[in-house]
Amino acid sequence: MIKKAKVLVASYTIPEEAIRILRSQFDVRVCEAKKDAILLNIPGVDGLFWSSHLRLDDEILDKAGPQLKAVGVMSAGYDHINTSELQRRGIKLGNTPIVLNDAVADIAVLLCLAASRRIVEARIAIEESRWSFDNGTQWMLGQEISESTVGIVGLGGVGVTIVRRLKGFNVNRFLYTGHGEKPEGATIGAEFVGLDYLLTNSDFVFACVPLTSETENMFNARFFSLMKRTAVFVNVSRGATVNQNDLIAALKENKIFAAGLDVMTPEPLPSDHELLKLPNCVITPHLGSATKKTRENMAILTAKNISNALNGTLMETPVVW
Ligand SMILES: O=C(O)[C@H](O)CO
Repeated sequence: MIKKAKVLVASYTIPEEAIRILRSQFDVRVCEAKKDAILLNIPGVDGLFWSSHLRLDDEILDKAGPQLKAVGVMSAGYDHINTSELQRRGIKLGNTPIVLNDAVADIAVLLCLAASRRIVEARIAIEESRWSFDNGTQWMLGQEISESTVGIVGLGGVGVTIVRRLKGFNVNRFLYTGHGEKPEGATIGAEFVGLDYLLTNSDFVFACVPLTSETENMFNARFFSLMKRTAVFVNVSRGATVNQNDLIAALKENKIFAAGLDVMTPEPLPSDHELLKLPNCVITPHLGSATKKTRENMAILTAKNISNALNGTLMETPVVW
């Protein structure tokens, strides 16, 4: 009898279809997405389904053993994975880009609108009985997307999808910056510019870069000081791309108009965190890809990546191969 390869799914909340794909070929074990449980269940597995933002460290890889050949992360970002260590150990890695572009772009647009139109602040004003006709015509004024300039830092799949969505908002100019001009920039009518030009000219700045040693802390005091005082900053990438103290200072001193954040440091954010006290900051708890459809597609893609690698073929969306 041929022994089936073993796969550990480190989460109890993976959509059934993904588990079904794995179970149809492999010996599947499921455990809690906690380090203790993972360390207990990982010895001897050939494939690993990693759905949390928990760091996949050397202790876990050592405990797995040398037969571990494939890791599928159920996220587009893989900053919590040491890719060179996986490469060194001959372990293949796949992630889940593309399938989440729509959902993450939706959250980006939602945050942009909520921050620019002061939705959370306005709702709190109602609850605190501060909505009064005495407020006059200049109360709770926001910024408009119509005829604005939108700047995208990092024109990947999410950035492109944000631009496509905002086309319906009568935006005047789309700018983007990054390592170089991209063919999709021309397709969507976005102009490639330098970072400083983008910051000084944009009314809305979207952070869509992956977290790397190059992008860590890139949204800092200098960055915010170049933005317009009326501009809105939206982050759907990773919290660590932002120097959060600098952002808090910029929001407090009204150096920028507002921020909309789906990602921050730390996550989960403590309920008494300073960011939550800022009236001009709208926060969602890392919900970018959190729709039923997208999470299901991400889980299925992760299962297929693991299955492909264990069957000796290229993952659908490989990072290390
Ligand atoms: O990297 C990802 O997949 C997103 O941040 C999840 O929401």
